[in-house]
Amino acid sequence: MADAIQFYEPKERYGFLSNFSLHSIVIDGVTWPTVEHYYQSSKFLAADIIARIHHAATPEQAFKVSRQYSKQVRPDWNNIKETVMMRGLRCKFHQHHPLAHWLVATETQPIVEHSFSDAYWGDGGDGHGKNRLGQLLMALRDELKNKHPYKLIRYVDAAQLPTQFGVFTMHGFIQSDNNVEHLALTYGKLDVTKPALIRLHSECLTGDALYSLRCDCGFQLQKSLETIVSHGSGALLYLRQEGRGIGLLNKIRAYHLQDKGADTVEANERLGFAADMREYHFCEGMLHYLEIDKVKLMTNNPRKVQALCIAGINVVERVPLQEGHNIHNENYLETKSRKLRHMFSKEDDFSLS
Ligand SMILES: Nc1nc(O)c(N)c(N[C@@H]2O[C@H](COP(=O)(O)O)[C@@H](O)[C@H]2O)n1
Ligand SMILES: [Zn+2]
Repeated sequence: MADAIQFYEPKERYGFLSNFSLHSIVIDGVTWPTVEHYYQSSKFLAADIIARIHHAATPEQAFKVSRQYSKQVRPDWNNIKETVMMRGLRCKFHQHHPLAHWLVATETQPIVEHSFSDAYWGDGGDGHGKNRLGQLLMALRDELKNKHPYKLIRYVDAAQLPTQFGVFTMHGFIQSDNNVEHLALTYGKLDVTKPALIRLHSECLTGDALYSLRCDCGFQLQKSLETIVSHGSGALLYLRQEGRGIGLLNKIRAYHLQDKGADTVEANERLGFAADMREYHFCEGMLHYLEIDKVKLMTNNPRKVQALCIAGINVVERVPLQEGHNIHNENYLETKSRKLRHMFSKEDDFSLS
């Protein structure tokens, strides 16, 4: 098969697909170090054998211990092993969101466990094997890809992004309903038990990259990255929503109208757009990938707070982000406050509880 994904060793590119990958799973309240520990233990009924495999130091050890008791495998094992395997896989990919998104990102590529020693779960090395593990993984992929939130975005790839503030990891996504590319920059180790410090930053080329004083975006971007680094961890979702969703060239048209006296809302409306055309539903998919479900959100924009609440994200705190006010953007910011309800003072704030 030309474009098949072949996996075997956990350390290889698609190693996350291996049952030996170091991703623990919880099943019926019991934590298993890997799927392999769970699968091998499930072959037996004797508690002492199960315990020996459960506490094996590595998945390789779990496999070896299991082989020592091959004569004591439960008599119905062949009838239940596929159900056991699928249960272990479902737990692994549901309990480790990035793995599920990586699996869905393989799209329609065939998945093959390239194992010379296993012609049942693997391909037997030369393709004569049944590849049942690959088949189950493809079946699980089909289950996930049509489910929320996997339908919202497609994870593409990630890379290191050294910046003047610190080294971030840059994660690339494609929004499923319009093919727009978006980024998430993460810093440090996100503790899933605590609210993550995050920023939803809408792309503003003029502010973010051209040092514009007409708005506060570039100042907010810098402050957000600095704050995340000094906090020790966090995420900035960089959303390709230039011009409050109308695009760069229409933003220039809007600026031209503002040069002639319109405010930022009037300008959008004279061009035939709503005051704010942005959507945020896909952010749920990005945050799901990052395993973030409760946040301290750096923003002055009530619509961003509302969007995350609608997406089921627990916004435990709004962190004001009032940066870069100057004579060139004071009318713009005043209009955002008056017409778009941006919160620039403590009185504007509201209880999120
Ligand atoms: N349409 C439009 N008209 C203007 O006058 C603008 N300054 C912008 N800027 C865009 O607004 C977004 C940032 O606003 P928030 O603070 O996130 O609400 C960003 O998309 C800029 O390009 N747009
Ligand atoms: Zn801007």
